[in-house]
Amino acid sequence: MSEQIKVRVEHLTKSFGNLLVLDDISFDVKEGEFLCIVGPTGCGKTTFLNSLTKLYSIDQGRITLNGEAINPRRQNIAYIFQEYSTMEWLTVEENIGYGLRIKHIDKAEIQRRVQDVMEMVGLTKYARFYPGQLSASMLQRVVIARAFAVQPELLLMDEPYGQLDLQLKYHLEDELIRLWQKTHTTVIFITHNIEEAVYLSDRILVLTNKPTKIKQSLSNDLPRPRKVSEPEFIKLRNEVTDLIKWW
Ligand SMILES: Nc1ncnc2c1ncn2[C@@H]1O[C@H](COP(=O)(O)OP(=O)(O)OP(=O)(O)O)[C@@H](O)[C@H]1O
Repeated sequence: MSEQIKVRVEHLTKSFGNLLVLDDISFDVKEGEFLCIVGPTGCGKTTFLNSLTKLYSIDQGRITLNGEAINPRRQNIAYIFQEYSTMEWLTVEENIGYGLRIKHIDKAEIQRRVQDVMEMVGLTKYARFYPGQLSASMLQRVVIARAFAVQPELLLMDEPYGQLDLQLKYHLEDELIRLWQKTHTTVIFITHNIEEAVYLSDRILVLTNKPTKIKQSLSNDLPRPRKVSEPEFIKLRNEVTDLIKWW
């Protein structure tokens, strides 16, 4: 991870009518950092992501990416949400190349990047398959491959594995970490799952209940690959859990 600031959130404030959701939130994300955000149900995690992506206008504050006001139309930002968002009428390779085609990237370059990323996630054999022919785990791989294919400046993930069974979730988390380590992408990952946050992150932001502030920022220097049964892992997991108990 570099020391350079990739994303800067300053005094972010957002309400819906009289309901103050995000209350003067400020933090930075460093280039190449894997930041997890955990918080109670309804505290505004999705509202925060929607503010980043400009789906929602914000009441006050400023969010920058590489020092410029964040703007998904001009900057290269990728998203992975809980719902599978593959396009049924396109093959696996067409799905993965979709984001590159809309950016009008050269055909040979698209092919190269799509091949590379399919190889990284083990999809090469399925290049010509359609989503309807794939298992849940394969579909998730298509989604993640498509996000990494655009070589995003910032990858936003909102509970992407919330609905999956545990074994598959562990598997996809390991795959995500491998891709992240290879590409040095900056990631903001939102989750309810404390263990998942400790497993994945370089740092964890714990949010309070509404009106939402940052309760604590914990850095996570546990060596990778991590083991959920190691004492240091359990210690950090308990530390985050204790912060949550006081809500
Ligand atoms: N478009 C909207 N209009 C009005 N209120 C909204 C809107 N979107 C969200 N809210 C309210 O803002 C608060 C935060 O919602 P948000 O979905 O961001 O929380 P969350 O932390 O992502 O929730 P969860 O943990 O359930 O995913 C909630 O009280 C919600 O009812």
